[in-house]
Amino acid sequence: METIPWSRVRSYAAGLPSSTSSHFISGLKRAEAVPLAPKKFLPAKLSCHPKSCVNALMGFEDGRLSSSSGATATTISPVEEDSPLKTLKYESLSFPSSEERKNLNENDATISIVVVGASGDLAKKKIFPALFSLFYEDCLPEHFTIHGYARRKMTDAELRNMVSETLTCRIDKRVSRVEKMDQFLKRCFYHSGQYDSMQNFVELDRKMKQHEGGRVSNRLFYLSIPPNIFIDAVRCASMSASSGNGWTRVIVEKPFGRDSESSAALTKSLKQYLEEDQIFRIDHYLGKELVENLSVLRFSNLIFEPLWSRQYIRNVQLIFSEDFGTEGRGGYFDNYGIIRDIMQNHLLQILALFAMETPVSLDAEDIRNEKVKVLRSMRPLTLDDVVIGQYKSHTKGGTSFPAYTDDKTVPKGSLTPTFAAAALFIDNSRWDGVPFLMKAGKALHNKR
Ligand SMILES: NC(=O)C1=CN([C@@H]2O[C@H](COP(=O)(O)OP(=O)(O)OC[C@H]3O[C@@H](n4cnc5c(N)ncnc54)[C@H](OP(=O)(O)O)[C@@H]3O)[C@@H](O)[C@H]2O)C=CC1
Ligand SMILES: O=C1O[C@H](COP(=O)(O)O)[C@@H](O)[C@H](O)[C@H]1O
Repeated sequence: METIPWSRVRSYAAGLPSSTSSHFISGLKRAEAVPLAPKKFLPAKLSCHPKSCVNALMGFEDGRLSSSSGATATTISPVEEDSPLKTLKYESLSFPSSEERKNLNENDATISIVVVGASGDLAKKKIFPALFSLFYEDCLPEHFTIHGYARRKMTDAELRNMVSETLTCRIDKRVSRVEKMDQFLKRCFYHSGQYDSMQNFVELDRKMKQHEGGRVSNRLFYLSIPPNIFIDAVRCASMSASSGNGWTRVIVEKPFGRDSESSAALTKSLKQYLEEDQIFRIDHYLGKELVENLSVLRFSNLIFEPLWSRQYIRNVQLIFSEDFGTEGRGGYFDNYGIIRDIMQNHLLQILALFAMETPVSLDAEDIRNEKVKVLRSMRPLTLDDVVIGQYKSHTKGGTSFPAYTDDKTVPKGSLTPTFAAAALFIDNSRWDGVPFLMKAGKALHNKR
């Protein structure tokens, strides 16, 4: 077991997300913008209100397309039968003339959402259901399509089938959703391809163009894949499938690298292809109701503020407990382990939110600044403060449950931790001497 040097913790803190709701829109954060190249796509401004966040991300204001989203426009060439990469690349980087812009009706813009890694766990459990919820609430634009992309071979019908099996509406569980679901599924398509194949992304681009039908086309790539393939996917998406006349944005999941160095390298590589304000880093725990309520509870109730300190709190426990194992996610999980999968991002975010001082305002930047101060006051972890483990097989009520290494997607003999517990300390006047106990584990006895 290695210790987590302070530098790693700090590195992630630099990209701490802001808080909003729902998986799809939560925790969107931009780090400092470094203008490396002329802006090709200008994003809309983010606000903390959940609905505004959806709208901002999608380039909308009050549900309508906003010209302030900065979507640039150009004439759209008809769907090319054999468009070479060169042409597409030129097209995606070219600026439209003002005359060309006038010819396009921006209110008629379309959004193409590409779920990269659509065959995976996150896509099934969170992204498609979250997109459906947005559709259900009329938060998606009139013209939108969703394109699943992954290596696994699947037809559109198979993707729709997969999505429909896991589609739960989080908005209102009582109402009949069948009609809405059908409408939604008709907008979902699948394209099989490699993450590092320009040609496969050119084909995806061609398909998207068919659906975009000559409108201003905004494109959103949701990277629901292991971090080690982020760069390949971003390179191909940006060079072969970015929008030629609207904005192109990328949502990046945690963990953002393995450590401080790889996180910095990842940012550097992404910026070869994207402006900082095209990159949206996400931590879905910040969108959980309980976590959102934490700040409201604390800062809206004068009663709590004086009690929120070492004088009245003996310890703080942050517990993540899942009652199921990796279940085929070894391809991702085994490279990262529970500390990088859960503790360094989800639990650390909650800890920072819990322990921070009152921010100047509830704006994302002000909250982030306070969180960073907490992280900078944290004592580096030592081995003595950490326990790790890995789940074994067991039988309960006649049913047997596999060990971590029984999962076919986990390498034989893997020592990757699936459980970790750590005692963390914040050396400042408010929390001096109060242990923050973090525990995270998969395949434990209960879920909480
Ligand atoms: N699962 C969850 O609840 C959450 C996950 N996340 C994050 O989302 C990302 C994806 O997670 P998740 O969906 O669980 O992961 P999965 O293991 O399910 O992987 C997603 C897809 O990526 C492809 N893939 C997996 N391993 C590799 C590999 N080694 N090389 C190339 N492609 C691979 C597979 O598609 P194919 O083989 O078809 O190409 C797979 O379906 C991670 O960064 C994770 O941290 C964040 C929050 C929650
Ligand atoms: O980020 C992740 O979170 C999920 C758990 O999310 P929850 O919202 O269902 O609590 C976890 O299963 C997964 O390993 C991890 O990557």
